[in-house]
Amino acid sequence: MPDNVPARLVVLVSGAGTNLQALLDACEDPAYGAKVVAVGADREGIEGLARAERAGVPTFVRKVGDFTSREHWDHTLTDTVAAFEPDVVVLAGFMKLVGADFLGRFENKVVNTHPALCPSFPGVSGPADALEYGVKVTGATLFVVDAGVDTGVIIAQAVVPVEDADDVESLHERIKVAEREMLVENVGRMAREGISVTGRRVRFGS
Ligand SMILES: Nc1nc2c(c(=O)[nH]1)N[C@@H](CN(C=O)c1ccc(C(=O)N[C@@H](CCC(=O)O)C(=O)O)cc1)CN2
Ligand SMILES: NCC(=O)N[C@@H]1O[C@H](COP(=O)([O-])[O-])[C@@H](O)[C@H]1O
Repeated sequence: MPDNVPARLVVLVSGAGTNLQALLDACEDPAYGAKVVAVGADREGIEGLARAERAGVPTFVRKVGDFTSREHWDHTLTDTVAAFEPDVVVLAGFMKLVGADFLGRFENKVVNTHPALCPSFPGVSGPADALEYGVKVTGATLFVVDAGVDTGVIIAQAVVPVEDADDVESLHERIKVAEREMLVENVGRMAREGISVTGRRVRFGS
């Protein structure tokens, strides 16, 4: 990406959008090197979309149930995101698996933040699964999305302790504080430096 042109981020969300908000806030600084050009969701009425609207960022919703097949949804989502010409697509609490069309169109450009230390505790209940297992540390992982569930090559991880008094909510909140910092720092580096992927090793710089 050229030095003086901010990288174009499309962010997909399904819920509260606190990770999106952290990115929107970081993008206020021109030195960050990125701007959020669109926010998409798989459902209406969520705070993540409201955050985008308040920031003046275009939004779109593509619901799986409105399409004749999962493949049709994936294809339409791909076309919609592509129209915004993203340099990086950030899945930030996006609770849908993206498919072959999407991953083929944005190869090595789609990243997801997951609230556990991959490869442990993949899926939709990372904090609950970590608590149930009894691990003493957990955290968050930023990775390049592939066709599996939370199996992509790892860009960054942040570690947090599990406290004796934790329930799922308190643990997830502690993870989310570390997750937002990790996301902002590493998406910024991707925007400014790019990444190169060799096998499962990811390095900044192209
Ligand atoms: N191809 C990929 N897509 C996504 C990944 C990924 O690793 N590969 N990560 C997810 C986020 N994720 C957890 O980290 C995750 C999200 C959703 C699901 C899931 O089974 N979703 C169901 C619907 C559930 C719902 O709507 O609440 C579905 O997709 O039908 C598993 C893991 C982002 N996408
Ligand atoms: N499997 C996906 C998953 O669990 N994603 C998690 O949902 C939260 C969304 O928070 P936010 O909407 O406030 O950014 C984040 O902790 C994210 O990692």
